[in-house]
Amino acid sequence: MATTLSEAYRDHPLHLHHIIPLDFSSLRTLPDSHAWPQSEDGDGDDDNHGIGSPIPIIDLMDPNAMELIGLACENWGAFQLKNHGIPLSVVEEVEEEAKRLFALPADRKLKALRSATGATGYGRARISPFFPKHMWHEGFTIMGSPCDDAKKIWPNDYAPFCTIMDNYQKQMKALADKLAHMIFNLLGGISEEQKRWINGSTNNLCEAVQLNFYPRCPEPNRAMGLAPHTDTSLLTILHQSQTNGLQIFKEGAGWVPVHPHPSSLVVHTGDILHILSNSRFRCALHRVMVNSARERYSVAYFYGPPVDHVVSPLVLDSLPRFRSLTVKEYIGIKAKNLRGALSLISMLKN
Ligand SMILES: C=C1C[C@]23C[C@@]1(O)CC[C@H]2[C@@]12CCC[C@@](C)(C(=O)O1)[C@H]2[C@@H]3C(=O)O
Ligand SMILES: O=C(O)CCC(=O)C(=O)O
Ligand SMILES: [Fe+2]
Repeated sequence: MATTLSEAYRDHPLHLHHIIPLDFSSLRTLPDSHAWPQSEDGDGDDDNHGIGSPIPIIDLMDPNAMELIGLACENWGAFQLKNHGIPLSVVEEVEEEAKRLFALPADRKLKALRSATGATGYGRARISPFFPKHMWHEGFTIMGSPCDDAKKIWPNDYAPFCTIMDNYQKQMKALADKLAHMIFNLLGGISEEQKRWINGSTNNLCEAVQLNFYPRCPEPNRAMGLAPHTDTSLLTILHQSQTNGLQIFKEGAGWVPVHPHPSSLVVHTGDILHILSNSRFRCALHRVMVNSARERYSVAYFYGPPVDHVVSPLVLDSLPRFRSLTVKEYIGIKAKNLRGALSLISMLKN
C-alpha cells in the first residue's frame, strides 16, 4: 500500500504548544510571545519595498507561456498567472468558506485541532517550532476529504464546506497538471514514471490545501504573519485575498511584495522542483506580513509526486547536485531542518 501524505507527517509529531493558535479575537495589544525582533530588511510595510521589478505576471493563453514560465522559475521561483481557466466564483466561494470558518469562536475551531501526530485540521503553521516567536496566523489543513474535520466543527452542516473544498481541489489539480506538463517539458520531457502521477488519480499524488488567516494586528511592524519558508511541494498555487502582505525574497532586491490581482493566482515553485531541476529553478523564500487595518486570507494548494516517489535531478549534461531520495525522506529531513534540508542532500563539496 502506498504511503499517504498524512502518514508521512505522522513520524514527526509536534508539541501542542506549537499547534494551538492564540485566540486573537480578544487581543488589543501584541503579547511578547508574538513580538518579533525588527529586521534590518524593512519593517514589512509594503511601501518601503518593491524597488525594482515586480514578480512576472504570465498569461496562460499566451503562445509563449511555457518559455515565460521557465524564465520566471529560473529568476524568481514564482509568478502570477492570469487566464488560468479557474472560474472566479470557485475562488470566491472557497474564500467565503475560509472566512466562515475562521470567524467561528475559538472553542468551535479547536474541536478540529490538528493532533500531535496529525497533518490535517485547525492549528498553527507546521514550521512554528523553528522560530522563537509565534506567528500572527491561524491555519486549516486539508488532505483528501475535509469532511471528518468539518464534521467536528459543523456536525449538522458540514456538507457545503466539503463540496466547495472538494471542487476547489479538483480544479486546482487540473491546473497543476497542466503547469507540471509545461515544466517537465522545459526540463527535457515527461518520463513514463512522471506520466503515472501527473494526470493520475488524486490518491496517487501529494496534494494538500491550506486555508490561512491573518487577523488584524495591533502592532503589525513587530509581528509576523507567516515566517520565511520555501514550500516543500513541486509547485504551489496560491489565491490571496485583496490584502497585501505576501513577500518574496529576491537576491539583490530584498523582500519584494506580491500585490494581489483579483483574477490572478500566484504560483510558487517548491523544493521538489528545485531538486528535480538540479537548482535551475529557484524555490522562492517567502513570508507574510500583517496589518492593523485589514485581515488577510489565503488558500494554498500544494502539489507534488507521491510520497514514495524517488526524486532525483533530471539532468543529462551536468553532475547531479542532489542525491536521490523519496519525497517521504525529504519531508523527514525538512521536519528536523527547515532551512538546511536542501544543503543536507546536496552532493556539492564545500
Ligand atoms: C503539504 C504540506 C505543505 C505544508 C505542510 C503540509 O503538510 C500542510 C501545510 C503546508 C504548510 C502551509 C504553511 C507554510 C508551510 C511551510 C507550513 O508550515 O505548513 C507549508 C508546508 C510546506 O510547504 O512544507
Ligand atoms: O498567505 C500567503 O499569501 C502565503 C501562504 C503560504 O506561503 C503557504 O501557505 O505556504
Ligand atoms: Fe508558502
